[in-house]
Amino acid sequence: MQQYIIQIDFVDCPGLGYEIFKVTDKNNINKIAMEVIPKHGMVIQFQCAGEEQVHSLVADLRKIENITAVEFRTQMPYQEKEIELRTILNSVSEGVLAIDKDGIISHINEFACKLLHCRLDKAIGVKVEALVGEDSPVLATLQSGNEYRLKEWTVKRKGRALQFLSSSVPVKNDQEQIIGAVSTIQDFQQIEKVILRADKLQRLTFADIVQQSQPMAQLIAAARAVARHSSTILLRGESGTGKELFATAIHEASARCRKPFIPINCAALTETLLESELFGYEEGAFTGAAKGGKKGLFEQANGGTLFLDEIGDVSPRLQVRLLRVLQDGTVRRVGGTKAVAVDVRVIAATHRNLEQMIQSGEFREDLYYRLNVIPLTILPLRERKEDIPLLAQHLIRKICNRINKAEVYLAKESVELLVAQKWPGNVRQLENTLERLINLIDSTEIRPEHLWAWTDITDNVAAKTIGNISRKPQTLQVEIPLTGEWPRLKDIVASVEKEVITRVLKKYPSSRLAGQVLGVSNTTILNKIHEYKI
Ligand SMILES: Nc1ncnc2c1ncn2[C@@H]1O[C@H](COP(=O)(O)OP(=O)(O)OP(=O)(O)O)[C@@H](O)[C@H]1O
Repeated sequence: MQQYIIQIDFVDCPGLGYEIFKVTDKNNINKIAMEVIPKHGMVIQFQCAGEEQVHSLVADLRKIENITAVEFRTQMPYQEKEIELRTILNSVSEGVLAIDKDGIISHINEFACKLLHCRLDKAIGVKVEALVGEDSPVLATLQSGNEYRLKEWTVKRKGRALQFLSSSVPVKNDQEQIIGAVSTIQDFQQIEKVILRADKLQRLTFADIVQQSQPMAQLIAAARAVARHSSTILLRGESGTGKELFATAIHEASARCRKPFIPINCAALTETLLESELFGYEEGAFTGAAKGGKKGLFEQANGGTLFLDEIGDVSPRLQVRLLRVLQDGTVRRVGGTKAVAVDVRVIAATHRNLEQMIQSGEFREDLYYRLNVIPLTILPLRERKEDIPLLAQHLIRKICNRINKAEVYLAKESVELLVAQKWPGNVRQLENTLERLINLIDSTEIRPEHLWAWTDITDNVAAKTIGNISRKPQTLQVEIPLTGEWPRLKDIVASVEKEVITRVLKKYPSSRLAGQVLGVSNTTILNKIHEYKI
């Protein structure tokens, strides 16, 4: 028996399926698989005795009215989709592992197979615990629904302990039910590459720090003055105020500017990873340690600057190790005994209250004094509102350049609205807000109604400062008839839902836009339109 696949294209009409099956039965073929291409055709995989029988089948099918073509194929559509998906997964330079709702591995790419020392055909269809043990982040995500970012994960394989960083997200259906989980897996060496790549990014200078306020002008002057020397600097300020920008500018204005500037976020890595990144390790220091050992960032930054972001998040044990480097200018690799001299300027940064952390015993006082040689504090954006107009237009230009869009401008009232906000996430939040707006609006001017619609900008703040801008309605009133019995809660919720969606659709007459406004998918809006006959 030979196997064949044919694709039957047709103009959809009632009874056509029946006609096709009559012909396939008449020709006595053995169907193996079938796929419908909605409104367009059907693909059948079958077995039969030989060529003659196939030609008779095709000839009979072609005689059926409304069938426009019958062609042979080499694969079923689902097989082509599988190949496409596999190619996408294998083009990623990280391991990818996906499981279904029962914890069975549904997809795994070649990279993950390499990292986990397994074969693709042996992994697919297997329970994830059987391959990587019970405590994988992907299984934890499936069970808890929580996302994980860069979680440290050790897998025991063939008597060896393999160490990875893994991030995972749940896969949810339209009803928000968890139907699986996907994980990405990285190893130590990859992380190192990412860190080193950061050093090659475009360096920013003091000229890139946009400001109009007196306190910022003074701070820049002070930072310029201290940049020339090698003293340790402690940058203080809330998240997103520009600490890293200052650190880069200081390095660029220093005599060390031709040597490396290496930033590292101490809060983003686990204690052991941070230790091996900062201090390096000797060969055989731990399972998974690279052959020949590895230089730490202190050694790599020799002659340059190491930016230790989120220094307040460093563990007590690593605080001791950092203190030693700052005191005697030498580092000792993990698993090593030799002290290596390094010439590195340290710029540390934190948004945390280190003085309070000293009181509570979380931060070492001696390390604090070593770091706090030159303290520079960046004020939160809400305390230097004069900076906002110029900064906002600067950020708009930067974003438009990056996404290749003609520069957009802020209407005067929009500037006033931006100035009136508290910006707890500071410049980064302002930048993200503007980026979202620039992506969503078509107009060349950002007007207040765009800010109302697409941002978290609040009415009450604006109301105090601006009197003449039309505001969002404060309340939504829905009439629920109360004649006798209470309606069912489900019906009350449905009335509110219908009213809200109707109103939003009036202002944003597309299911995609309405979905974005209400934070649901396009499909949810379409289903609701259908359900409530809006
Ligand atoms: N005065 C400024 N002029 C221009 N851009 C700025 C200014 N301040 C901050 N930015 C931009 O805002 C963003 C956030 O800044 P940065 O990452 O330096 O903040 P941070 O204080 O280090 O944040 P975190 O504490 O969260 O690490 C960056 O894109 C930065 O370039």
